[in-house]
Amino acid sequence: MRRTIDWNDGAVLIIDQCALPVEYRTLRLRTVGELIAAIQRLAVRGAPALGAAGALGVALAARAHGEDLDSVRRDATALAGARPTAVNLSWGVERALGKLAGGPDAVLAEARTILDEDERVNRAASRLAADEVLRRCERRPLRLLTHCNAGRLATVSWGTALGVVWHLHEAGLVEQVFADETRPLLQGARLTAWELAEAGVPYRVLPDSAAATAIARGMVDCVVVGADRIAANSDTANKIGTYPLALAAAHHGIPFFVVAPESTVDESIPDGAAIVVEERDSAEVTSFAGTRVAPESARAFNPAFDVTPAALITAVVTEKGVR
Ligand SMILES: CSC[C@@H](O)[C@@H](O)C(=O)COP(=O)(O)O
Repeated sequence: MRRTIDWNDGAVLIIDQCALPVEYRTLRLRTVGELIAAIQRLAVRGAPALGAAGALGVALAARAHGEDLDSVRRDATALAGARPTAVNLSWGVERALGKLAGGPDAVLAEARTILDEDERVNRAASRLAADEVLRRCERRPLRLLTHCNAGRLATVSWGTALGVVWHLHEAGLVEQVFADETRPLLQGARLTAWELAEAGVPYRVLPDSAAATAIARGMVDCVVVGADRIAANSDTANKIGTYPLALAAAHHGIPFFVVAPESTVDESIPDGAAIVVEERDSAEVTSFAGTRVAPESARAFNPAFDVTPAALITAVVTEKGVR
């Protein structure tokens, strides 16, 4: 399957990201309920992929409910609320809902347009970001550090932060990518490492807690990450652990880049203080690979995202340019 998420014969088809890298399998989601469950357990994840999921979910709802538009809107509200931080999810839902008056076929056509646009805008944003990396980093070939997964699995295809790596790798300019493992759900160790291996890019996985040490030792030329929501002032929400990377990068004087499609920019909020950060189940922290590692009484603090202040970001790059 070339795309992470697609429409196939009346259903939403996804690569099951909970199974990777042990098993590559696809899932057919036939109802909005199945899609919401897949979003919440992160079988489909990453802000741009969630935008596509939101739009395709409205297409499912429109087909299921026909002329009962209130039921379609109820499903759309549930979809948009499935995860609160990535603005792309509600953006995709709203775009598809905007075509509701045209009937189910018009809604599906809009969802398909979003899928087609995704690769184009992410290629463009990551091309511009790669140029910015080359402008601001002297060393060749480059050693880049990334966090979570902002690759093709986080988008319909291609990727954002990893899209930068693909462009630079095509030009023979990547020495190595450091992939933070990304506690607690290991999107870096499981998904980014899988993508880098598939693409033949040299990489090392490191614990999130080793990233500042790698930067301090001069092993990293720049940090490149994706985003879940970018406020009007460019404060940026991304996977928990991004903010400490920005602090370490600033302290040691290396550039810190955020790469995202324009659909991740939320001009309606002035700054990061207004971003709602999803809190997830304690068990994700108190267990590891299904085995409890903390005492039964342990409760966890498990925010899924953090907010990096704009002052710590060298450049936020979208398909429209550097913000
Ligand atoms: C191009 S993806 C950008 C972000 O969505 C990504 O970095 C991220 O934080 C994903 O978090 P996740 O919880 O795995 O959905």
